[in-house]
Amino acid sequence: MAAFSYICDSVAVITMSNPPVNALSSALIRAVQKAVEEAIGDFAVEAIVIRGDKGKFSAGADIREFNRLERGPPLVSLIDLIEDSKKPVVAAIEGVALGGGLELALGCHYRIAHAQAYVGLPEVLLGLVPAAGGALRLPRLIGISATLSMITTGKYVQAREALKLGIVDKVVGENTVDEAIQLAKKVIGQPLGSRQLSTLPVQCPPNVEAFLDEAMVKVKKQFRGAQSPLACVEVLRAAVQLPYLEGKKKERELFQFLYTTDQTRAQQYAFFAEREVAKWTLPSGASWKTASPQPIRTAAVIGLGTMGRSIVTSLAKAKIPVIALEQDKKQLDIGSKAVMSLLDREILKMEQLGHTEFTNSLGPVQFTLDYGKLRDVDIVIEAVFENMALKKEIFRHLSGICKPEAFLCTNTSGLDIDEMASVTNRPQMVIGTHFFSPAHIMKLLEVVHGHYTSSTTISTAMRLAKMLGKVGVLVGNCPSFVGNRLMRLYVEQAVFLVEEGSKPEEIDRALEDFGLAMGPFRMMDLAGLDIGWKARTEIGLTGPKLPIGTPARQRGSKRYSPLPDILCEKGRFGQKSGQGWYKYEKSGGRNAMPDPWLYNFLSEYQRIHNLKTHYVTQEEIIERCLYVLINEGFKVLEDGIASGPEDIDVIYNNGYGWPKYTGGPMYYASIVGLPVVLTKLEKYYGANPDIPDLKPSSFLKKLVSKGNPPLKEWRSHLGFQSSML
Ligand SMILES: CCCCCC/C=C/CC(=O)SCCNC(=O)CCNC(=O)[C@H](O)C(C)(C)COP(=O)(O)OP(=O)(O)OC[C@H]1O[C@@H](n2cnc3c(N)ncnc32)[C@H](O)[C@@H]1OP(=O)(O)O
Repeated sequence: MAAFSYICDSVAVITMSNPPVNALSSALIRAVQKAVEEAIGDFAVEAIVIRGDKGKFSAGADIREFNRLERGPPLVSLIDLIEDSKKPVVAAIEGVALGGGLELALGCHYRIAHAQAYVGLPEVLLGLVPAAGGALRLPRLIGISATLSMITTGKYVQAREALKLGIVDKVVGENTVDEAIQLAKKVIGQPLGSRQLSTLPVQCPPNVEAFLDEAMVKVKKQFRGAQSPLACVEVLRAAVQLPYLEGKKKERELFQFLYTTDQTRAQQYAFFAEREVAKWTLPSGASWKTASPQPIRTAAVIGLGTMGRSIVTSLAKAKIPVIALEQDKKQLDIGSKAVMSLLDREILKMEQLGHTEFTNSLGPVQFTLDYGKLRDVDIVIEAVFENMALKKEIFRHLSGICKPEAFLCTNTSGLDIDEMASVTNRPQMVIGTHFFSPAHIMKLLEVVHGHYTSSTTISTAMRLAKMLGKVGVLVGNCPSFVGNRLMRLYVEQAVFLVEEGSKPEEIDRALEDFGLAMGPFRMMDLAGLDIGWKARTEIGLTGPKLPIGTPARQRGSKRYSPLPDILCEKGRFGQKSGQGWYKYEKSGGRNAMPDPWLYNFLSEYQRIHNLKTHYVTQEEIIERCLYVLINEGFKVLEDGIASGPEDIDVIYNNGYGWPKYTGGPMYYASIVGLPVVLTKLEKYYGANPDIPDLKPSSFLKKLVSKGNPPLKEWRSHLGFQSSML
């Protein structure tokens, strides 16, 4: 790990090197500081270029060192040294310049970026604010409004957009370092005053105070419960109101405050958990290290319903040529129009960001009714509706048509992968790829490993996730897999609470205040109540297959709520029909309004079923809904369906709108304390013995009996398990 230099003509080139992403560790910062000091003091040097080794400028501060950061690394003084240099300093940005990496580049007098490079200040995603001058220099360069958008979202900005915004001075297609050297030579001797960003005035919109007040309100709403986006607005206020040096103090104060919070620890955990889950290992010993993913040059998608359309869009966005197949001309026409409109929207979005080349870089999409066209594709993703018989028919068909090396994936949210694999001539090449809606936006891909699935197939599906810009999480094959298995119990608990006297909007508010993107009732209305109704009808929980004489509120020995079924029988399917748990301004409306009809209906329902209602507190709502989900998470670990708590957390953070600043459900449980979770579950199970899902799992009990070990040790307590992975 070193910053080494060479001199090219009179330009010193300093290379930051700390593989794999040149994170600014204390050692690297010291080394760069030494190299910059040497270059400044060397008479033979007239200008300096700073670059990163192996095509990456820098991914910012070394997050692994954060628990040692209390003293603060000398990054701020290094950046000041660079900015104060009388010799021009040029940043040659390849790959990424993120966080402290971009802050360092902002200290340089000029910035040249490769066209494929990204820049950003993603500290907020780690529960922090930029604190090495980034939030003070950037608004002096690109203005308050653009800075606000970058630092409160942490978004990565591609080089061309960065050029448009004014973050970089030039974008080049190749030889970034050579170009930087040429630029450095050209500006030798020119005055640097206007290039020292800390000395410039902040570019403010008129009435900047009102602008910031409004921004604070918006950010509070958008990132409900998260502290760091609010601190980002505060730091910008300091940039506007205070001279640079005082602003710097405020920046540091806010950073140091955030640095001690549970939220930043949770977000750092979530960051590493996402990287951890990519490193899958099977009990057989096969792993991400040993398995070789096969190339995915072409793909096919079967079915152009809601999921199929967005999967096609996702593949095209990843530049993978895709063939989209439907069963009849009418469906094909509807589906192809929908895909083209999704792609148009994506193109528009990208063009607004300055990526004029984006249209040409989409993977080509071909629409067909002809299975024969699928003969040569590398991977097929079946995305028809959830019907096992239909899926099996398709898999049988694919078996006979696709080349022997083609992988066959099913986009199912919970059906048995093995049953589908069993009808093919290549069960080892069949795998579940559970996309989340809308698939071209949502980051999660649950990769479902069947009994026969080979490690090559797993690693190819995990690579597909990465190619699509998603986080792939490997899970075992069980009904509903991991995400939906936990979600079902959470939703069921919410419905029980309505039977017991709470209102949908009270439950939604409590869980949204906790931080979930959407409460369970708004979520059901959005997804469509009829989907669950159909599934329950098919398995005989309701409808004509339900044995006569089954008690309305009981299935087997378990409590059952027929409320969602009754709503469907009354045509209340949610947003699509303009009524569900809420009412909407029209069919397809999105504005959920409490519905007096529902209150009357619930009172009548409670009377008919002789239900005793009680005042349900916010605490009970949160504990019952979340702890039942967490309890199932422990069962999933016990059953070997997920290999560790990190997998469950990554699934929830990326697929279910769980607030990342609590780390995910399992991390949250570890912070609350497992003994507390256990005691509460015991209490709620005691009061509701007909809800066995509230009965604490044996793995939770075991962990408590072992003294509540930290989350990273949970795996070691699993002991012998019948792993499904
Ligand atoms: C009081 C004042 C003090 C001021 C102090 C200054 C503070 C500055 C704050 C910061 O800079 S916070 C850091 C901001 N940067 C980020 O958040 C970047 C995070 N990284 C990424 O987005 C991605 O990793 C990437 C850089 C875009 C690369 O993505 P890719 O998909 O190619 O690879 P990954 O699997 O994500 O990462 C590879 C490898 O690198 C590790 N890593 C990435 N970034 C960092 C980092 N900043 N610090 C340490 N390690 C990092 C990652 O964990 C992977 O490691 P593994 O062991 O191979 O799993």
